[in-house]
Amino acid sequence: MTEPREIIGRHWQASANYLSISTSPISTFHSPVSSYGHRSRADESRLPSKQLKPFATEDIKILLLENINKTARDILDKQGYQVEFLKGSLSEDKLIEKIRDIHVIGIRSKTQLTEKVLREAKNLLAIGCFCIGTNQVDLEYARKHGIVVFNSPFSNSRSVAELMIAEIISLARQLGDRNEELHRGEWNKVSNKCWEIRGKTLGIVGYGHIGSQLSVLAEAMGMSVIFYDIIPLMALGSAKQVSTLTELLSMADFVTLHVPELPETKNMIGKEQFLEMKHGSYLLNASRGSVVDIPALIEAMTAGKIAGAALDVYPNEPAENGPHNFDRVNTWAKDLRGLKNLILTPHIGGSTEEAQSAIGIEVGEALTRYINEGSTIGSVNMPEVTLRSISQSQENNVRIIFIHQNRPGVLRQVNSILGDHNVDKQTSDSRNDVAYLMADVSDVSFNEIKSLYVSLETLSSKILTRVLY
Ligand SMILES: NC(=O)c1ccc[n+]([C@@H]2O[C@H](COP(=O)([O-])OP(=O)(O)OC[C@H]3O[C@@H](n4cnc5c(N)ncnc54)[C@H](O)[C@@H]3O)[C@@H](O)[C@H]2O)c1
Ligand SMILES: O=C(O)[C@H](O)COP(=O)(O)O
Repeated sequence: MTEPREIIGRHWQASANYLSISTSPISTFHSPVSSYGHRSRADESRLPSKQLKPFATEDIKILLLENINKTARDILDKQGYQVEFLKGSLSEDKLIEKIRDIHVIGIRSKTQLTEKVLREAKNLLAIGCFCIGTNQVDLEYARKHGIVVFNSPFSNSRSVAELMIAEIISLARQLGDRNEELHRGEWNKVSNKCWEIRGKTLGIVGYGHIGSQLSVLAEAMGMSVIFYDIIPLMALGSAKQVSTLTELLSMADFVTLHVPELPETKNMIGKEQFLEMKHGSYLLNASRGSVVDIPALIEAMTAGKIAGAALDVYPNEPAENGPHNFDRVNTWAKDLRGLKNLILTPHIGGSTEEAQSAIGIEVGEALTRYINEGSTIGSVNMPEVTLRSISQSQENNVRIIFIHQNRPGVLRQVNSILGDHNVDKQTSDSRNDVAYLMADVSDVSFNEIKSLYVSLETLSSKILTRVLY
């Protein structure tokens, strides 16, 4: 005899269906025991955790796009979820069609989860961005609709920083051109305008995870490092923070961009900024394609102002690998490709075995913890909330997750619904207009679970109710 494990829903109809589903929980995921700052009571912490599970795990449908690493697929498969894996991204139409049916979607930087797409995502619980950037997701819409978004904030930072070092040397020595010439059979031994990087100044724009890693590596190669950031930050090694972008541009031999995509960073480097850069300097961009005005770069390189550039990201990137795809989506692609000492890479800054495997594990586990236990630790759009695990001895305990509008009186209403039971533990936090409440309630019979769920669903502040048991 098996039993259902979760009631969930934005709509009662959906949850009624889930109620009728049977499952035998597979306990391959080990719940974190009291590992998030809450000291457990001594008696409970010594007991094994009860394996909370959502409704029949085989009914959790997960769509993984953009060739997400096998480490993630293995973690999710082991839980018994239905995992569909696709190598590429999907067009908006196809995405809308697919997203209606699924509970979790895993993406990388390419897939655009706009409001238009998310409006169709009636069953979606969580989004896993298996990358650093989350600019491709409408985080605001997701939060307001109880969809929790996770990412991997620094697992590929080192890979990007190392690529930047390789590119700085390659640009200084015109390696791309020499390589391409000799592939064509042309011997071109030159030293004119080829430089060591020792003693040159690297200007880092955005001194976060990647910028600061790069700072350390560049100093080890004998470079002087300056950086510009909107917040005052501790400079590593002998690096120095400058107070304006203009100051940085006028001092740096190499300018490298590591800012997020934001309205303020759109075309942050354009015609005016190229004029401010040193004659014969170099530009590197591995942040987001919107940060550099590409036609202005083409102009500055054609005029000889900029001696070389390395681009890893573009305003429009193809949905999948293949010949001619780059030219198809970018009108200026042909002009760009014609330039000398220009390194073009297809958004591979974070594409190493180490980074992708680590990201797969980090985001895969965060998604599993959220699906099975309701923990939002690591979320980028919701308050981070967790509770210590329910122990196996607490057989009739249920975990309530109530995502609701953040307004006065809601906690009172929730607690009056839970009030006939013993609320063993409870926590709640808010982010702007949305609040996330978790409560573990003891001695709840199977029939009472349904009535708790239905009562919470009637509250006008409700965004999403989940009951795990
Ligand atoms: N090419 C790739 O494969 C690849 C891989 C990883 C990340 N990225 C991109 O690189 C970006 C940076 O990554 P990170 O992990 O270092 O991010 P981060 O959040 O750790 O650091 C970003 C830094 O930029 C600063 N910043 C924000 N707005 C700014 C502005 N207007 N002017 C100056 N500084 C500003 C922030 O204060 C922060 O210190 C990501 O947002 C992502 O878009 C690309
Ligand atoms: O945001 C990121 O982490 C990078 O841009 C890498 O994105 P990707 O996983 O799509 O290569």
